[in-house]
Amino acid sequence: MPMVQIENLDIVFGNQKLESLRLLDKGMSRPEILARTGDVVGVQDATISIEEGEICVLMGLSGSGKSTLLRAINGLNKVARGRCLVKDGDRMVDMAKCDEDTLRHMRTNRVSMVFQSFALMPWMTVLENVAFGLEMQGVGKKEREERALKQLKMVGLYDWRDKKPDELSGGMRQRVGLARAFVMDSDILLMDEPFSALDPLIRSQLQDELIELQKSLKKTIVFVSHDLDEALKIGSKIAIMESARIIQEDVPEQIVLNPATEYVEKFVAHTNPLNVLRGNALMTPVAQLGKMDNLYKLTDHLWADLQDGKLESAKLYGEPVAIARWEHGMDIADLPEDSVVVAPVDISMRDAVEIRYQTKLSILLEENGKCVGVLSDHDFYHALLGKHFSRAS
Ligand SMILES: Nc1ncnc2c1ncn2[C@@H]1O[C@H](COP(=O)(O)OP(=O)(O)OP(=O)(O)O)[C@@H](O)[C@H]1O
Repeated sequence: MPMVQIENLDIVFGNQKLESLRLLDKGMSRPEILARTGDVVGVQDATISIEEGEICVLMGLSGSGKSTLLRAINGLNKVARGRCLVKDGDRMVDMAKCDEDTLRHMRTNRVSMVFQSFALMPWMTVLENVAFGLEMQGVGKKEREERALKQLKMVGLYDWRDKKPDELSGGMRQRVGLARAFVMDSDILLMDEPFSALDPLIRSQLQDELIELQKSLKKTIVFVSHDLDEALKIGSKIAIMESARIIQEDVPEQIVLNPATEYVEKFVAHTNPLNVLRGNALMTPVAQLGKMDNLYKLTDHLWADLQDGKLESAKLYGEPVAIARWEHGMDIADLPEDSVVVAPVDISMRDAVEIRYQTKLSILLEENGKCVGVLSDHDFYHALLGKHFSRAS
């Protein structure tokens, strides 16, 4: 059972919803509907399912409907049509239709919202701010302080517990906001551009912290961002929105490799592929290499002897070179210089570039005990210039 299941959801802001829906069904565009009825289509026909433990990033330009869709998940936006189901134990509650008591129950126990400006209470200490939501839930003082302190330790602010928010830097305040969201222990966290007001270094640090925290907390997170690099870094799934619609929903690598439309392609062209692409998407397959008997041409002067897919030896300018093996988690700095490295086919582009930098020679990629491709500089340049998706399409 998914944690969130959104089905054919339409959200319309204005007074002529029925007429606007009718025009939507006739195929009219958002600007046309605005001109005809004065209504703004916030979300159109959104369908998406979010599984437990997933970080789903809603990504798109300003005004594309990300926040509107996010806010539907905790019932903050009135739904014109469709369903917005959220898991509650072993049932699914439709946030668009449930009564006030159910809504309150869902917001207290299941879904928490984290805003961009974390809206900390300036008169309360850091500890009191983190514990505040628990107080609202009726949790006793001792327990709420224990839980709040635990979260403050997790975000590295334990020593700041007695300070007031205005004694903290912006990045620290965001962290307090994170701790306050995590302490609630809701299954689902809705995060609306929580890091966008921060400078790039702190922002990147908090993204790393969120990824680290998520490894142990395993919440279901729906995260709004207008930055594809951020989405690719933290998302296990990305839904790209344009003009109120979800136009592509996929895992990060597929968004980069197969952008569905020109709009997505434009985002992708400006991203850094190092953290996203993997060897299998980058490599030149062995079958496409030049060949003489069992010798395969890796570069003009580097040849590899592959016997039944296994690397037996390699020669550079006719002289034998060392062969090394790299597995995930191994220290790249330990690899010998001037060696041909055999690595798993799902190696990240970042690791592959680092290996290339360290060993100076091509990398062979292996799958099920057989070499299936080679990574040369040309493959890296291809990806860095954003040309990889045109090859895949
Ligand atoms: N409460 C509201 N009343 C009227 N229109 C609204 C309301 N909330 C959002 N909208 C409209 O719905 C559309 C989508 O807005 P939304 O805030 O969801 O976009 P967004 O993708 O989150 O943008 P941003 O990145 O700028 O926050 C916009 O045209 C906006 O003007």
